[in-house]
Amino acid sequence: MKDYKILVSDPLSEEGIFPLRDAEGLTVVFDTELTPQQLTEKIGGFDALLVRSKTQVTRELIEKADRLKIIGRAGVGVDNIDLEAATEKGIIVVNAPDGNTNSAAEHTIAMLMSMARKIPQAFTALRNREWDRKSFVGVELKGKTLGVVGLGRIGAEVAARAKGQRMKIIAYDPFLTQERADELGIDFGTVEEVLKASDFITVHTPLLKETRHLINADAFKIMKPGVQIINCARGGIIDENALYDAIKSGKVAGAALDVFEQEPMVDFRLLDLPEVVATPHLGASTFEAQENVAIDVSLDVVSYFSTGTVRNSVNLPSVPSEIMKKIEPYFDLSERLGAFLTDLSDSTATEVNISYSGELADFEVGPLTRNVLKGLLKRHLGNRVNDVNAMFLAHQKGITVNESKSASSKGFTNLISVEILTNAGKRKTAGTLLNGQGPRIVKVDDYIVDVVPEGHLLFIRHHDRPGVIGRVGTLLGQEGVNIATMQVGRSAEGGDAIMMLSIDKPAEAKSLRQLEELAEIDKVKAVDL
Ligand SMILES: NC(=O)c1ccc[n+]([C@@H]2O[C@H](COP(=O)([O-])OP(=O)(O)OC[C@H]3O[C@@H](n4cnc5c(N)ncnc54)[C@H](O)[C@@H]3O)[C@@H](O)[C@H]2O)c1
Ligand SMILES: O=C(O)CC[C@@H](O)C(=O)O
Repeated sequence: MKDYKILVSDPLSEEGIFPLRDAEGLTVVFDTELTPQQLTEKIGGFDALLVRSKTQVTRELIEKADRLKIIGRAGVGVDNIDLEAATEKGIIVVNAPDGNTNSAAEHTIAMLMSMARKIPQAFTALRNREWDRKSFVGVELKGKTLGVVGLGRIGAEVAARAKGQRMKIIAYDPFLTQERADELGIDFGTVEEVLKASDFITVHTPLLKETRHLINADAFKIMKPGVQIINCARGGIIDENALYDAIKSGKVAGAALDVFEQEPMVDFRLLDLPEVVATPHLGASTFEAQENVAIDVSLDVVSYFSTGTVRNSVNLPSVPSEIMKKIEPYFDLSERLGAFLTDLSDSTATEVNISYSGELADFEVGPLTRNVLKGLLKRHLGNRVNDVNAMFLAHQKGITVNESKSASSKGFTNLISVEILTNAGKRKTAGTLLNGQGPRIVKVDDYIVDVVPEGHLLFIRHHDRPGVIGRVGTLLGQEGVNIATMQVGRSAEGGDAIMMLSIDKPAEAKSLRQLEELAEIDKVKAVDL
C-alpha cells in the first residue's frame, strides 16, 4: 500500500483504530481540537478523514480537500457530512451503522427510567444537602404504553428492552409490516395513532426533511395529558420551542433529551424546567460502542486503500465504466420512476418488480434496478440510500425485488416498467428515453400517458364526466396554481380515468383536499420529482 495520511478530527477510540496502526503505509494524525478554519486549512494534506458527530464536513471543507479519498463516520448519522459534495468530488463516505446500536438503545432506556423516576433531579437536590422525598414522586413503567417512532436498529432494540419492563409497545415506521410487528410482539399504527395511544414516546428516526419537527405543537395537542417524551436520535425531530410550551402548559410531564437542535447547546431554556432530564449527546458514548465504531470505519479505510472495496459505503457508485457508458443515460429515469411510485402510493412497497425491454434487455441492468430502489427508498430513508446500498436496504426493509428482461420492445426502443406491491394494493408505471427528447413516463397503472418526469406533478384518479377537467383547472387557478401540461387517460367513455398535471408550483394541502372533495374525484396525489 502506498503512503496515505489519515486525519482523525473527533475523539475516536485509540484502541479501535488498531487496523489503521497495523497497516503498512498509513500515517494517523489525531487533531481533535481544530477550529473549522484550521481544519479547512489542513485538510488538503490528507487522504482520509475520520469523524464522529462534532466535525462538520461541509461543502467548503470538501472543496479544499483535494487529496481526500474517503471520509469515515464513526457512528450512524451522516448528517454532519455533506454527502452530495463528497459524492460530487468522488469521495467515498463510510459509516459504522451497527457498532453503537446497543449503547444508544441502553442510553434511551436509561433516560426513560431517569425521567420516569426523576433520578437526576433527586440527585441534584441531595447533592445540595436537601433530603426531599416529596418532590420526586415518579410513575411506573409497567403496564404503560411506549410509542416508538422509527423502528429501525435502535428503535427495535429499545422496544425489545421496554417489553422487559412490562411495557406495551406501539410503533410507527413506514417499513413496519403486520408480520414484523407480530414477530416483535408489538402493535403498530400511524404516527397519529402512536402519539394518541402512548404514555411515553421515544423517537428513533434519522433527521430528514420529513422528520424535522415531526413532534411539533400539533403533535403535542393529540398526545395524552401527562405524556413523557424521549429523544436520543437527532435534535430537530422534536420542535424544542413547542416542547417548552407543552411542558409549561402541563401537557407534557417529562422530557429526556440526549440531542438538541443546536449542538453544542446554546439555548438552555429547556434545562431550566424541572421536568427535563438531559445528556450532551452521549447515546453512543460507551467504551464498547466507541471501540466498535472505530474498528468498523478503520477496517473500511484499510480495505479501501488496499483493495478499493468497502463494506459500509454511504455513497459509493460501483459501476464498471464500460457498462456505465451504456446505461448511465437511464439512471435518472429509473430513480424518478421509483420516486414517482412512492409518491403515488399510500403505503410502502413489500415487493418491487422491474422489467426491462427493448435495447435495455442486452445490458447489465443491476445499476438501473438500484436506481429504481434508490428513488423508492429515498423518500423515507433520505440521502443515505445510494447505488451501493439501495439493494441491501431494500432487503433489510423486507422488500422483495424481482428483475426481468424482455427483448420485445412493446413499441418503444427501450422501456423500464416498475410495479410495486404494497399493503394498499398494486401500483405500476413505465418510462422510456425518447430519442432526443429525454425521459418520459408513458404508463401509469393501466393508462397510457406522456409525462416529463420532473417538477411538481399532480396525479388525479376520477370518473370520466363532462366538466371535471374544468373544475380541477378552476380550483387550482383560484389557488394561483398554473397548469403547465395536462394528460388525461380513461378506461372507457364514462369509466374510470386519470389526469396527470404538471404544475408550476406545489399545490397547497388545502387545495389537494378540496380537489379530493369533488364528487367525481377519487384520489389526488402530489408528486415532486
Ligand atoms: N444519541 C446518539 O448518540 C445516537 C447514537 C446512534 C444513533 N443515533 C441516531 O438514532 C437514529 C436511529 O438510528 P438507527 O441506527 O436505528 O437508524 P435506522 O436507519 O436503523 O432506523 C431509522 C428508522 O427510521 C425510520 N423512519 C424514517 N422516516 C420515518 C418517519 N417519518 N417516521 C417514522 N419512522 C421513520 C426508517 O424507516 C428506519 O427504520 C438516527 O437518527 C441516528 O443518527 C443517535
Ligand atoms: O459520535 C457520537 O458520539 C454520536 C453518534 C451518534 O449520534 C450516531 O449517529 O451514531
